[in-house]
Amino acid sequence: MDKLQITGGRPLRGEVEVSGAKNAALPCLCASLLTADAVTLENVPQLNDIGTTLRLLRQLGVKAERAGQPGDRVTLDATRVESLEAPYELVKTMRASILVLGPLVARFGEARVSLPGGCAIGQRPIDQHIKGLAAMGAEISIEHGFVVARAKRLKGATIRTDMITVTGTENLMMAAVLAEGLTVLENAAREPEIVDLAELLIKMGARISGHGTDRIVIEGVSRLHGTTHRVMPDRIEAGTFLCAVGAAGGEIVLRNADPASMGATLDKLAEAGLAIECGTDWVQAGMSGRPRAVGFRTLEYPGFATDMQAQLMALNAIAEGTAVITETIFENRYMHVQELRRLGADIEIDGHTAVVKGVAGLSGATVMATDLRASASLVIAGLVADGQTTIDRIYHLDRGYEQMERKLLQLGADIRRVSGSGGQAR
Ligand SMILES: CC(=O)N[C@H]1[C@@H](OP(=O)(O)OP(=O)(O)OC[C@H]2O[C@@H](n3ccc(=O)[nH]c3=O)[C@H](O)[C@@H]2O)O[C@H](CO)[C@@H](O)[C@@H]1O
Ligand SMILES: C=C(OP(=O)(O)O)C(=O)O
Repeated sequence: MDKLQITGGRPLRGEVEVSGAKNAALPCLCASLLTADAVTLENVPQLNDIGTTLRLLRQLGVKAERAGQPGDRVTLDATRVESLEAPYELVKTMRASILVLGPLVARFGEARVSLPGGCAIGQRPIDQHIKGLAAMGAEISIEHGFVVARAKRLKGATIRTDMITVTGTENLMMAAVLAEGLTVLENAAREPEIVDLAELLIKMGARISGHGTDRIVIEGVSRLHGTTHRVMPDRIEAGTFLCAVGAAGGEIVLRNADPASMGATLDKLAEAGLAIECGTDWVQAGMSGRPRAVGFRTLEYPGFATDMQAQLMALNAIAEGTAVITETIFENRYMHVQELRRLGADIEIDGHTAVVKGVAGLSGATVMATDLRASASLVIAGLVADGQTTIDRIYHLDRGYEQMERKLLQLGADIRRVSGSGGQAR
């Protein structure tokens, strides 16, 4: 298993390219199942989760090829789908595999997807995906660990989910585009990645309005066609680099960014003392001295993203003052706290709330990554900590960050990947 070794204390300076968004690319890849024509996606990041999705789609019979420089273009051809089953081996490594459920049942009338189960950050049930498909006329059963959905043709329906769910909204939107009649998704998620997916579907011939609001209206069509779509920039990766410069100091410019989708993060970082300037596709951020502590609650978009909670906590760990953080989306998303404490952070947890008393400095140690954003918070802490920090189990990081250590090296960090097999830097 690979590890990261970081020697902290260097400010970050320079420019870095933001990659395409993991959480937009995943549903867009699955949307290719909705048509027999070729769909080409650009700005697809090279991540383990993308590799897993491509493996899953190929297993279903989709032809998927990467091209372009640096391989960020993926062409998908779902003319000959031979299997309607997403197996446990793939679903267990990536919960987003559930996103094939809606497209498969909509186009082929049947899907079998292994139940994803819980993960480190929470239980993460899929009851709302199931409830929505059932409202559209699908017969749903749980058989041998699989959710099985069958419907000759889905029928439009008005669906109000019990809570706001991102992949739930995406699954139901993809199901509804080929359903008969009108579907209204009430209490829909408003995340920018939903808008990105809706824009792809519209280019494929879908009739969708209201995406980006909590009421999405979809008029089903009988077939969709191929298209080309550029995946939006990753707002969470971009926010992670901003937290890194906020903690380590220095000045960086993010290229190929989408600041319009980053409002809550940019506001909080400005409150913490970063000097931030934005254009349409770039963000410049500088920090000198210690950041100020900033409290926040995680919320659905346009609130502060749960996927940024761990990274802003790492910044708070070395800030001046005390920050109160409340996680409202997932019940167990504080796994990074005990590892940050190993680096000297002063953090107390009480239920969903974390109280972070900023300390003047952290000290390097060996820590373990427990999930994707927890890993990113440890990288940020390692960039500030005195001496060497070794982060174990960074396969979590590789799920969602494209070449993070190369990008940080480019910004002047002292960081290297050590491969599990023999201690070689890569
Ligand atoms: C691939 C992807 O896009 N992942 C993102 C997506 O995950 P994901 O779509 O899985 O997260 P949801 O928005 O569905 O989850 C929100 C909350 O609703 C609950 N819930 C959800 C569905 C359901 O059927 N029943 C239910 O109880 C979840 O357990 C959670 O507590 O949104 C999360 C919240 O912004 C992000 O952290 C993830 O990075
Ligand atoms: C939780 C995340 O992803 P996933 O939903 O794929 O687990 C994330 O991107 O932070």
